[in-house]
Amino acid sequence: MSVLDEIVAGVAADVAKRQQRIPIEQIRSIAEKTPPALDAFGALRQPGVGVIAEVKRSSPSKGSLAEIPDPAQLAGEYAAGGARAISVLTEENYFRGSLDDLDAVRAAVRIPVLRKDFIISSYQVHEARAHGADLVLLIVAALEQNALVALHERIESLGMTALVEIHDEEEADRALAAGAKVIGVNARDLRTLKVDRSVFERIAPGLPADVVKIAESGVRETRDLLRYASVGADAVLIGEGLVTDKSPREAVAAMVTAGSHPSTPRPVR
Ligand SMILES: O=C(O)c1ccccc1NCC(=O)[C@H](O)[C@H](O)COP(=O)(O)O
Repeated sequence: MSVLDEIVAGVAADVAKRQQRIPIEQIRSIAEKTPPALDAFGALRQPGVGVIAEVKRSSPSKGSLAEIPDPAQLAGEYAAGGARAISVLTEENYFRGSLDDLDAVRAAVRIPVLRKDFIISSYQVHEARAHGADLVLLIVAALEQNALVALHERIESLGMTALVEIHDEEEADRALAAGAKVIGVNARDLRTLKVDRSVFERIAPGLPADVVKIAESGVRETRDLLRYASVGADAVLIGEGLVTDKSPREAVAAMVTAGSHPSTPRPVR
């Protein structure tokens, strides 16, 4: 069993428990009363290379990264540094995230917030909206095609944006077939956990010009952002590099500045 399969099995069990406590009708009704989602697609396709800053305590590849006692405060620092969106890991067993973190971050910032989790059921999509998410991650490697299509439709029908994550060309085709408008190319192979930044360089240029392209994982220095910028990234998603920095606000600001003036010309839309 790969790490991804193990994580997904744990998520399925956790979702079943939550659904026992709060039935789908109830979570749907809370989602309907939640203020409308922010325009994450619009935010991410602004000129320059944006930063999606992640609230990430732990990971299967690195173990514990940071305690983050106050995720709202960290998100505030990220926003003040110029982040375009905040990613909040809500998976509990491997990442030590939670829906409480999502609530805290939602209340703290006025920029789009991503629910970063292993989404396998529409219950989690309604839950994301009920907790104020604007963006929801869909990992192609974790989903059959019919589930990917159905979850993508559900996310859009609730006014949110789907960030559809891929790692190879076949997954890119599946994401596009599902109607993805925002695609994240993860440099991390979620089965082996190996990070290979050249994956974005290989795949991104083949994606349609009107798709928003996010480079995920492995961004530690501004030169990593610039490398992704040179092959068409609209934004980078950064976790470890920010949560382990003593000054997350300055760390985001440095990335944002680098992304505002990438030296290599960007493809024309
Ligand atoms: O980070 C992991 O070890 C990991 C393992 C298995 C599934 C997902 C995993 N991470 C999720 C992410 O994609 C990253 O949190 C995100 O892209 C930020 O990456 P980084 O900047 O390298 O922390």
